[in-house]
Amino acid sequence: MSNLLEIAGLNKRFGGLQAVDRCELSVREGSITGLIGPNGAGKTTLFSIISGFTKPDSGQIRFGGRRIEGLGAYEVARRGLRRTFQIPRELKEMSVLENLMLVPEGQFGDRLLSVLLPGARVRQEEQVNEAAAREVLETVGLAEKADIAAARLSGGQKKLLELARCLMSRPRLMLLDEPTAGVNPTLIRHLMKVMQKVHASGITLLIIEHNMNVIMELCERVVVLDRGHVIAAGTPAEIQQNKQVLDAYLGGVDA
Ligand SMILES: Nc1ncnc2c1ncn2[C@@H]1O[C@H](COP(=O)(O)OP(=O)(O)OP(=O)(O)O)[C@@H](O)[C@H]1O
Repeated sequence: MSNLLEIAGLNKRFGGLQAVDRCELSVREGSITGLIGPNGAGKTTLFSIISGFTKPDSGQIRFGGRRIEGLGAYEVARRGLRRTFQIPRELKEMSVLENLMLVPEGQFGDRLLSVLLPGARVRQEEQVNEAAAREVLETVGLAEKADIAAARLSGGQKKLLELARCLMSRPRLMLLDEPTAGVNPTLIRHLMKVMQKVHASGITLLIIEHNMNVIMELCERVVVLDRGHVIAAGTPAEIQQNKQVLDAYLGGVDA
C-alpha cells in the first residue's frame, strides 16, 4: 500500500516553545491511523499545519505525492484533505441539513455568474446538494435531526455533525481531532461504527484520540507524538508495550 500522506522534517515554533519538532510521519492510503501522545504533545498543531490552517516554519508535506506545505486551508481541502475540530464548529441557528448544504464549494448558486444563469440550473444544483446532504446524514445516523437547529443537538450529536460536514466533500483523507472526546459510551460505539463505515467507503483516516479503547479497536497503525517529535510508530499491540511511550505518558503525570 502506498503512502497517501508523507511528512518530513516538519517544525513549528511558538515563541520559546518547539510545538512540532523534526516531525516525520506517514499515513498509508486506505488505512485508519491513530495519532496519540500526552497533552500538549503537538497533535492538534500538526493537524492545523497539515490542513493548511497554520504555516510550518520548515519541512515538507506530501499529499498524494504532491507538496502541500504552505498552501492555504481552502486549497488543501480542494485537493481532498479535510479536518474536523476538537470543538465542533456548527452554525448554530441553521438546521442540521443547512449546515451540510453549505459545505460544497464552487456551486453555481454561490457565484456572481449565477445571476446571469437561468434559475433552474441553480435550483437543480441545490436539489443534488440536498440529496447528497441527506445521504451523509443517513450515513452518520442524523437523518431524523435534519430539520432541527444545530444548536439543539447534544454534544455527541454535534461531533457527528462535525464529521458529517467533513464527509460532505468526499475527501480522500480525513483528519479527525478527538472525535469521541466528551461523548457518552453509547454514542462512542455509534461514532466508531460511523468511522468504520466511512473508512469502508474508501476514505483514509488519521485520528487524534485519547481513548485507547477506540485506538486499539479502530487503528491498524498508531503514531506517538511527544514534545512535537514522533517517538514511536507501530501496531496498537506494539505501541502498548513500548517503554518509551509509557515513559512519555508517565512523564506527564505529577507525582
Ligand atoms: N497558537 C499558539 N500559540 C502559542 N502556543 C501554542 C499555540 N497553539 C498551540 N500552542 C502550544 O503548543 C503545544 C502543543 O499544543 P497542541 O494543542 O498542538 O497539543 P495537543 O497534543 O493537541 O494537546 P491536547 O492533547 O491537550 O489537545 C502546547 O504547549 C500549546 O500550549
